[in-house]
Amino acid sequence: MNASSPPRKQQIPVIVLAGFLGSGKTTLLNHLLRNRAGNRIGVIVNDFGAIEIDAMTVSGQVGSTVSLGNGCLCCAVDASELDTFLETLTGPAARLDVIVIEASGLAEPQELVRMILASENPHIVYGGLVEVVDAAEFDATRERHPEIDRHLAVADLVVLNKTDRVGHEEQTRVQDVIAAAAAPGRPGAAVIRAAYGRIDPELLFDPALRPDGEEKARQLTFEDLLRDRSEEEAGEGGHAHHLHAAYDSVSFTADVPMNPRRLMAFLDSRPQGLYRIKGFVDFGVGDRANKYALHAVGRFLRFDPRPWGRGEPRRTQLVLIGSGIAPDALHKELADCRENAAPAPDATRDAAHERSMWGVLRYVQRPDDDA
Ligand SMILES: Nc1nc2c(ncn2[C@@H]2O[C@H](COP(=O)(O)OP(=O)(O)OP(=O)(O)O)[C@@H](O)[C@H]2O)c(=O)[nH]1
Repeated sequence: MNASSPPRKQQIPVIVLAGFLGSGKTTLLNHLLRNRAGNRIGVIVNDFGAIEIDAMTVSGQVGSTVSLGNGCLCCAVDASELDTFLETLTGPAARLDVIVIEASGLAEPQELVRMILASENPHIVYGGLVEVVDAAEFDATRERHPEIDRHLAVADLVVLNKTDRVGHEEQTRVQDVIAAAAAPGRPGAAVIRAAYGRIDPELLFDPALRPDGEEKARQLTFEDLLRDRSEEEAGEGGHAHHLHAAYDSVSFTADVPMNPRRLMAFLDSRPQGLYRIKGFVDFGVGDRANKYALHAVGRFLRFDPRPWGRGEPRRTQLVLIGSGIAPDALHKELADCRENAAPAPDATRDAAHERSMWGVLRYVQRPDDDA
């Protein structure tokens, strides 16, 4: 993999929404559809019955073709069926910004993730695995389905749902069990508590900038992100406003490039409460041609290299959102990831810089990547 290979066209993130029967997946999906902040969301579900079709921007265009109807997606022997749906949803007419696939209650989400990663559809990019957990039924579900531990071990973000039904202490106990289910050597998934699936949609996708119907640049500018935050702080954020109340955010800007090794060390050890990171990174001589869009949901992390615009200032701009995080300390840690001095550009150094990008490039998904 070469740091200077050309970046891909914009791809649509595909998020897998998993969770056992009755945990609240559909409720969460409906919440996302109602609070989609101008985004066009495509969904693939087993059963359309409970989905609020009116809230779906794409219902008219793709019709029932997104419904699997005939049962469990993950039971399909090969990926061909999934690919057919993804093809419909990624067609130019649908103009989607994000696709959410609801894994059926008993399906193995890993299998679905593997199918997405193996998909030959060039328009999609895997966007992370979100597992919904019923806080009130956690022990009972786990007794009946011990495989839930396996799901929790691979989830990027766990939504601890139905917190209205259990007390704070019990929530914390369940959260500890979830953390303990992490695969050896891997940090536990980020856990976010919710009632009726009401998570901040921004944890999964960015609000759209354009009025509906127009083409938009999917990635927000740093100024937009800052404006969003300050509007919320001023109490003008509308519906999504109180969803943010429980979160801290850190805004970071640097005019000197980031050191790839140090930034990766920071990201690899990021705290569990950090649900979301977004923005752009300038790796300087690590890759002079591209800025790296950074997208993290829970422990899921992806870099997406894109060419710098003509005359665009080389700058790193990041927003981190989480709860129980120490914003000042995180800001300082990020500041410590900056390059100390601009090195002289000679051939040996270039090779060394390319090597230092390997840690970053592990998180760049290529169309030919497999699971
Ligand atoms: N009290 C309470 N009930 C909830 C919450 N979230 C969902 N429910 C209810 O739980 C039931 C199941 O929710 P669904 O969203 O249908 O769950 P699901 O995971 O999609 O279920 P399946 O499609 O059967 O796998 C519904 O009656 C919801 O209204 C919550 O946070 N608190």
